[in-house]
Amino acid sequence: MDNESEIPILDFSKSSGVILTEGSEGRKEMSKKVREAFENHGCLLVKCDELLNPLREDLFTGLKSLFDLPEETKQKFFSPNAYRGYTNKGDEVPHADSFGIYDAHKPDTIDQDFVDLLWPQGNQTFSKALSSMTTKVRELSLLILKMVVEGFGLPQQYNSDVEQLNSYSNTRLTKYKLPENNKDSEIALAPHCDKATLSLICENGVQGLQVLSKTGNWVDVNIPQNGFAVLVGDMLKAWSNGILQAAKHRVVTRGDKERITFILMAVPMESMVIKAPSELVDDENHPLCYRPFMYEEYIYYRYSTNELGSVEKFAGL
Ligand SMILES: O=C(O)CCC(=O)C(=O)O
Ligand SMILES: [Fe+2]
Repeated sequence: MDNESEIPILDFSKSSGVILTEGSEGRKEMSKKVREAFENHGCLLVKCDELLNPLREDLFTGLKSLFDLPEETKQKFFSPNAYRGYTNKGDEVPHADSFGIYDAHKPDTIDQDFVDLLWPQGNQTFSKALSSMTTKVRELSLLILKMVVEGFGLPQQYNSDVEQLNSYSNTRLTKYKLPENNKDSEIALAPHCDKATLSLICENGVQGLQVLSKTGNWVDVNIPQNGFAVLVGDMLKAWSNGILQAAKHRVVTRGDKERITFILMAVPMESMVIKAPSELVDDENHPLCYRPFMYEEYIYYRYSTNELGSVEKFAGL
């Protein structure tokens, strides 16, 4: 693999000795690395304590039993809302079973709206693991977004922008099917960029995620066991005036072990106006790439057009 395609790994774990408290030298240096990784690759890998056992084990054991439930039980988690509910035959993900959940950081919501529906006798271990994981990953996502502000050397006032970019979280739990009929590999999820702000992905040890490098090669993403792949989505790209890249990615399945993933997508609040900081716009090197727009308008555009609703078409200048 050429160096250019190598995805940076940043170690946020306490055992690495790095101190990431606000104002520390360690944080300043790491923030620069975050910005550079997002500018050059649209993604990075992060090692962190959020995924230490027993949380990781409880989460993936619970996910395995979730996907092993009978089909008719899983279908009880139906929702008319986009990205919510159970699907086993989505147009976008034909080779996977997937659950989309809003607000999975709230233990009561998780129990009432999701876990108790599937396990009438309850499943406390799983529901606790899911809500603590979502809570921790939401915090991690905000930390990374604040590091973007710092990495650009922007004034602290922009922390409120990134808080708005991180207003909601959609959790997606996915199990990919094995390649069909003796095929060595299969594209289980077609190439795309995520539409929201940031996606944080962890997996059950079975790899499959690939990102497209600048040189046009698909690069395997080896997500560390105690870590996440972090991908820039269209909204963060637009907010950064196109300086940060949105990672184009896909999922390829191989072998005989099923890939299970937990993904948290950070989503802006509907009323947020996505507008690049003036510090990131200059006529010579970085002319304004997108007109300012309200996130809600963009969502409306996406669902009212049959196209995939690219932000370029919607707001590109
Ligand atoms: O499962 C993965 O590794 C990535 C899934 C993904 O890209 C998505 O759900 O948008
Ligand atoms: Fe994605």
